[in-house]
Amino acid sequence: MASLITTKAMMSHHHVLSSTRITTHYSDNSIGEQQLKTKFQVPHRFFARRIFGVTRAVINSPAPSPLPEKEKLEGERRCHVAWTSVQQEKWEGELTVQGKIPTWLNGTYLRNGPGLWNIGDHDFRHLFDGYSTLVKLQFDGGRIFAGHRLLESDAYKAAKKHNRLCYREFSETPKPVIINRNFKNPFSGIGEIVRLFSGESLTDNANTGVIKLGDGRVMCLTETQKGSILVDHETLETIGKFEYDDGLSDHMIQSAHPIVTETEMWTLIPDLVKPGYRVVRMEAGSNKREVVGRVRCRSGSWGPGWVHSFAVTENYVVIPEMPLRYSVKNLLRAEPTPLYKFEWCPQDGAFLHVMSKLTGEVVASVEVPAYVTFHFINAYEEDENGDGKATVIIADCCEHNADTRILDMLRLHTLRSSHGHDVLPDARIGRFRIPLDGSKYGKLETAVEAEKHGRAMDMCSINPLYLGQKYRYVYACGAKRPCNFPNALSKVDIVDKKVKNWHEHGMIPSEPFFVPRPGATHEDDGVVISIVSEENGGSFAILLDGSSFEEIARAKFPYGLPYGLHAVPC
Ligand SMILES: CC1=C(/C=C/C(C)=C/C=C/C(C)=C/C=C/C=C(C)/C=C/C=O)C(C)(C)CCC1
Ligand SMILES: [Fe+2]
Repeated sequence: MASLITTKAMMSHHHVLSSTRITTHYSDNSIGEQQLKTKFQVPHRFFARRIFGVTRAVINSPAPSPLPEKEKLEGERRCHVAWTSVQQEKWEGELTVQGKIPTWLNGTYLRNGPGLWNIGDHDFRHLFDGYSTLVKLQFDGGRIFAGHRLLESDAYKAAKKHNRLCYREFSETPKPVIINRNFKNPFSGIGEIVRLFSGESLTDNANTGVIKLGDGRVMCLTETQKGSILVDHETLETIGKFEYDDGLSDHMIQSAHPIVTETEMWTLIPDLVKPGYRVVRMEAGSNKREVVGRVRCRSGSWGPGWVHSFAVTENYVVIPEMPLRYSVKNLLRAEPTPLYKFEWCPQDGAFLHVMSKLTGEVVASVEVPAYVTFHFINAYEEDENGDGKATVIIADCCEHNADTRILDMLRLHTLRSSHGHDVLPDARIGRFRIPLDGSKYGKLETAVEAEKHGRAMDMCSINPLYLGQKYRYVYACGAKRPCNFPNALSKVDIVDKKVKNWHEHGMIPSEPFFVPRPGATHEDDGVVISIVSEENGGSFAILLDGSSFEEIARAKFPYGLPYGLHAVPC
């Protein structure tokens, strides 16, 4: 049994796991000594299945060697590995573990994210443009077998074949290529409006989310519907497109973060023509989404609000209508605007809608203060009268203080050139209160003083067993200022308003992903997994104890991995 000490003072330093490495922890709370419990080994819902025998021989494929300086693209030279493209398409091998992986942790952690930001001599502009790169950590009896592989989307295959950008990415539009005087390439010029609205020129580069459906299929996602791609979570091979069998694919856009349980999947399909959202549900094992209901946008703006994610409670779906809205003129523009495909319309109001999962009826639609969020954390129903009837919905999100600058901060040039400068705009945990009594207005408050997590807050996870339920702990990327990007991992106790942070100088950790221990009776009994990109060009997987938030193990990759977005246990 391991025992880890929680730091009591802000900015205290002590050695963890290795005498040669100093880990800085800063924490503003004083929970005291925590015991790491590893004695129960009950199979876990997600991580119970052993993925392969420990006797399997693993031959590490050669690690990517750094490119010769002259071959490096100007844009990437000397920048942090978090913003540097992966140097080869795939790698697989065993990692050496420092510390101890809990014996109950078996199965695959799979992370998706952009990982290649150049093609031919063209450097991409924005973090979200990069080609999807999957990273796996296969936990097996205390060992970690790891790897990465680029997703074989049509966009990536076409780019490789033609050595140029062929589809519209988040901020990039393919340039017209004049093949001869009378013939232009099919992705440019006249007819582009038709191709855009038919979705033909849009990317299928599924670089954002990854989900495991109730029937075991693993799907990578982006916000275009055609960017729904099945993968093999063990080999990381691309299996093929997820073919929806429901006639809803005409709508082109979807939320990048469906909510998945063992029995069903919920997602939102924005309607760009009659501004609104379809709320759809798909049974596990099916490819057919049924429309449960439709929400009309409240604002008079042309486009619906951007919907990267949303939230559910036990009985309701919470649908955000942000003032950051899809803009048809910006969708059609070849050159990116300051807000890319979107526009900021606070004058038209900000709203949240609540739909009954059972009937599809919109039971609440409230105006709230302006907000900017990409990631909802969780939501739940509150019964203030104690009669078993929900009176209020609480919905928490990573909220960027209604400031759209975060989008531009994530431009690669900015990320690469501002390392060490304190230029990251502030963010917080935004808590919405949505009354279910027909009131016109909802509230938006700061759940926990943002200073406690360095005024950064995004890339969140919770104990998945608390989805849609009253909950206490949020794991997310916070910051140790000065920084230009979230550079810490934070555990936020939203009940006691306390925060524990993990930070090491020069490191950029990805989403802290919480995995509950089988048989746990406490919400924070489990581990937190993240992959850290190092300032010196390396990278490692890190495991923190979910309760004490102390490091319990790390395992170094033989090369540097760029920043990645979201993960799933398989
Ligand atoms: C390709 C097109 C689109 C794609 C949209 C995509 C790929 C959106 C991805 C959004 C992501 C990854 C958001 C993540 C946010 C993370 C944050 C704010 C982290 C902050 C750290 O502090 C559309 C725009 C849908 C339309 C046309 C084409
Ligand atoms: Fe996301």
